[in-house]
Amino acid sequence: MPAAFHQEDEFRARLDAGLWWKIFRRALHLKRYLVPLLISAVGIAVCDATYVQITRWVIDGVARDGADAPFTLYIAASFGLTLAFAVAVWVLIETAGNIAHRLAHDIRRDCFDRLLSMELAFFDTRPAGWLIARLTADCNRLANVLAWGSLDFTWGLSYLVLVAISLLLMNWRLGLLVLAVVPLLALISVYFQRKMLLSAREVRRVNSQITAAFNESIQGVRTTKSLVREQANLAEFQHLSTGMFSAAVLNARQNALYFPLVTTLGTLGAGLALWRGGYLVENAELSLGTLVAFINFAIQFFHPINQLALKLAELQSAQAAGERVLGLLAAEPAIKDTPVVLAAVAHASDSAAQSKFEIRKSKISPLAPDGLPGAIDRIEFRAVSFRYATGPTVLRDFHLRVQRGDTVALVGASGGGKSTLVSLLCRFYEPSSGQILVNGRDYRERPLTWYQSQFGVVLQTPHLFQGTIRDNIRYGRLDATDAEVEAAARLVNADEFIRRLDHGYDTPVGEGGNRLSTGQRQLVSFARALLANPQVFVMDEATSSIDTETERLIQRGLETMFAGRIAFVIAHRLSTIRRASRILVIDHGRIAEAGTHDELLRQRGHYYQLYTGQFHHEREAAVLASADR
Ligand SMILES: Nc1ncnc2c1ncn2[C@@H]1O[C@H](COP(=O)(O)OP(=O)(O)OP(=O)(O)O)[C@@H](O)[C@H]1O
Repeated sequence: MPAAFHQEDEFRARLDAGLWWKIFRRALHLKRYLVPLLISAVGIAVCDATYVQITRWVIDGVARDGADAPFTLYIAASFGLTLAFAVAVWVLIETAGNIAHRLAHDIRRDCFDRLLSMELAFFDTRPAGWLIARLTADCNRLANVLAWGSLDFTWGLSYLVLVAISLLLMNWRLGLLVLAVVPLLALISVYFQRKMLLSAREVRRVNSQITAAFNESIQGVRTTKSLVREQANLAEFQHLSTGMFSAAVLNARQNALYFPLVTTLGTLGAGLALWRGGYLVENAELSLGTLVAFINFAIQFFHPINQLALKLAELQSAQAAGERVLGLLAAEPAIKDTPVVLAAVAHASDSAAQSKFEIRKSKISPLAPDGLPGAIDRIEFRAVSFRYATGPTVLRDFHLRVQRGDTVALVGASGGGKSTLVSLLCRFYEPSSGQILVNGRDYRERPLTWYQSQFGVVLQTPHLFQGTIRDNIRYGRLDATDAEVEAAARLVNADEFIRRLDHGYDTPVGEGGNRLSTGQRQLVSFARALLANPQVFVMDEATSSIDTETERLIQRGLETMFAGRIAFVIAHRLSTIRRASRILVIDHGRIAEAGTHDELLRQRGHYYQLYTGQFHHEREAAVLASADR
């Protein structure tokens, strides 16, 4: 795994405003929620500042008028303010939650959409776990930072501004004195919030390593004991545990230092206000209520500054997630339609041709979306060479020509390049040099979606999705009726075993199809492939042993599937190989031998050795079975 994929949580010291603006722009269409959110954040700041002013007003009123002070008015004002505060908090939580969820949903959907459009090579270089983390943790994190961050920033800034204005308006000299502690407070807050965030993250990181170590040790306890690795495991664990201890202690120490420091600074501001303000009150230059307001504001200053510093640290720490998500959203598929193909499709869509093309309809469309014939009669590999992004050349100067009706069996030693060949054929990858021609035209000059929709691919361990057998077959063509689903199953001989199951076609297949045997899964995937009525079949035969009954069903199913189509089979079974119109022995990315079963046996070359070695037992079993009959 490339090292870059491990650096999930690096803390960016510099805030990239451009990046955050790009992400924030994605939230702009949520104006319906964003505007009330920002208004309510400002509203709460106004309420906070007004509370202090009301207290001032009450104190001055009582000092001036005594029992004649308008207490009903004070109570009404306090009550009104509390009500306004409650409404603002409600709007704020409602809208921030809404924005966070909607944003996460939008970003996740766009990322997933982008992922699906990427070619296989993209997935070769990015581990599945890494991609899943982008779609889950990163998307949620960005959405939360944006929604709650906008809220806290707006509140913090508005409150700070309101307090500063109030102080300066009440008494600008005293105001300036109290405000003098703000820069120091801000510096300390920014410094500590960063440090605390980093140490808290370290605690989480080591904690997850400890959980993984517990899990591994408990699951692998037999191996540990049999290899007498207890002491070594304990030493490794001790190391992790010490790491966690140090990080946790550091975090606690930072917390212990930060909060007394900022509250002391707040109190220092209040002290300054009291010292100068008390003197002014004594000289009747300042009312008692104003002095109390000064003290209250000075003590509360810490909250918005703390919030702003915290959100700043969170933005910095989420920046890496932002870069990764934006990077994913900006990724361009390497395999896609060229402008020429797009123009041809656009041109054809103006004519009647387009209306005749519909992906996965049961009949082959006479015309493809680019206006060219929709039937695939001939496929040719012309001087194809290929290498993956990493590693040596896998296919070298490969030539092959197949016609409709041909069944090509690919055999050969592991790593020879059989799967690579069919991946190129399906255009999951494109040749590094040379061409693959469809009816004589480079397949890169034909629409990608149309081309791939003409393929039915059955993998060695076919993947079935959670759901019933019927759902899984219908996945081949979503608009197929029940009758069509069952007809496809009958054609490939899957119907027989399906009907024997407790709930027939409505039997759930379990996660990944684990309630069915490999052979049964293959039969279901044959039916699924056949339902889509592809023109080219690609199949990787299961290597695991399949009972003779299922084997018989599969062979008959294959005959139906391959009739009148082009078929490529990475063949492991003798019966398939014998039936193939051509057998290719692939060795080190080249065709070592080609011919029919009998021709190749006569040559006494690679195939002969393979046959007498790998297929020997199978042949003997077949002979014995026929002798028994
Ligand atoms: N995604 C990939 N990235 C890099 N190299 C790959 C990739 N897939 C296959 N290879 C390499 O390409 C070579 C051919 O592999 P391929 O899977 O095509 O052989 P194969 O004949 O199908 O083997 P098997 O019968 O074991 O499936 C091997 O050396 C393999 O390591």
